[in-house]
Amino acid sequence: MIKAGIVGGTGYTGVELLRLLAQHPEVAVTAITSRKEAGMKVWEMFPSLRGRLDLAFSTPDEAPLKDCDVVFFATPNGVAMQQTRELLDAGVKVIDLAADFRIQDIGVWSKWYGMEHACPDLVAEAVYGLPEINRGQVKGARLIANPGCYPTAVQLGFLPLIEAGAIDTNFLVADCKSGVSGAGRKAEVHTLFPESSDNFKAYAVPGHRHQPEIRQGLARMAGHDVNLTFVPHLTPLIRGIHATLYARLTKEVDLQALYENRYANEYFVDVLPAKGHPETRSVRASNLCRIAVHRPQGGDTVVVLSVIDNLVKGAAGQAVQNMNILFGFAENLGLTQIPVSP
Ligand SMILES: NC(=O)C1=CN([C@@H]2O[C@H](COP(=O)(O)OP(=O)(O)OC[C@H]3O[C@@H](n4cnc5c(N)ncnc54)[C@H](OP(=O)(O)O)[C@@H]3O)[C@@H](O)[C@H]2O)C=CC1
Ligand SMILES: CC(=O)N[C@@H](CCC(=O)OP(=O)(O)O)C(=O)O
Repeated sequence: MIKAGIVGGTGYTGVELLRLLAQHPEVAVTAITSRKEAGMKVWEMFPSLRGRLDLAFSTPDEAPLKDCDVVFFATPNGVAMQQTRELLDAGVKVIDLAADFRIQDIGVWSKWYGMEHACPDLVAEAVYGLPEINRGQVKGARLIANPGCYPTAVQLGFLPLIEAGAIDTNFLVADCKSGVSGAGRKAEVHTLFPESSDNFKAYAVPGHRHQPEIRQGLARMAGHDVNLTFVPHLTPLIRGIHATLYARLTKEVDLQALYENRYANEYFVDVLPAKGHPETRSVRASNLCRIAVHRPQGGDTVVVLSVIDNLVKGAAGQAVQNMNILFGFAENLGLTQIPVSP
């Protein structure tokens, strides 16, 4: 058994971590923080966990984080970078669900996140935790930058095409839709029920902070810089991301075989049969990414459909997948849930 701590246990990704870790046979959650709800039992806030976790929230200062084997940060951007060094020095592995360690270029990070970075040396050390691309590096890491939700769906969708050198990487389009839980649990007008239900809109078209993260990942796959247009939309779902990706083919390939072969050994990526249309409902509450690849009218445009649950493969589930790799557990341990449908 390993001991796990969660900083930011009252947010949507925090409670999703709790749901997954409470079912994990090799993990005991021993520390969970909230500044606002310190002292409250976890089940009082999240009744779904009653009987599964007899722990109360503590303030970050009082929680026994240094006694843990691994600490997850499920906090707003800029929090993990203040506390990670101390934990690493105490021998604790750190998995950050926020973006503090995702972007290697500190100038780019500061521009998009609007703050100075507290520890650029740790950014250089951090491993971007998208196991389908770099599980070998994850294995030996102390510090994992857990990818963003949109970046997970988009990178897994483009990966086979870019690795095969089959598309023009100067013109990539990612048209993405997210459920409202992607915005977190904090109160904001645009996520109120009357604002976000029965409504659909794009946002951040001039620029979104996930664009540089996705671009960095796609450039690593390609071995050179790429051009990407990324347009996120808010859709009246609670959970789920649907990414529709467009690219121009530059050589003849059997697209279906390319995707099936690339993901043949990936437990968490399911390539649908030809002509498939994955639904967000088909991955709900699971760590799966389901993908379909199309070539409409036999033209030179390839269309990839990639769906995930933003709170699971897009956040907490991927974090647990990374934890499993870090500690030498089977990669799918505690992550074999069948999606909830309807
Ligand atoms: N929601 C999603 O789909 C995804 C989210 N992420 C990222 O994961 C992180 C968490 O997201 P989410 O769960 O949605 O966020 P929430 O807003 O729902 O929750 C944030 C949590 O962090 C705690 N917190 C806030 N400020 C601080 C602080 N300064 N120090 C310590 N704890 C703090 C809050 O509790 P309290 O204030 O009581 O301490 C709360 O528990 C974010 O960085 C987000 O960008 C990544 C992928 C997907
Ligand atoms: C619907 C919605 O608002 N989604 C969030 C992205 C999700 C998130 O929390 O961002 P990270 O993955 O970088 O942590 C947004 O667009 O800001």
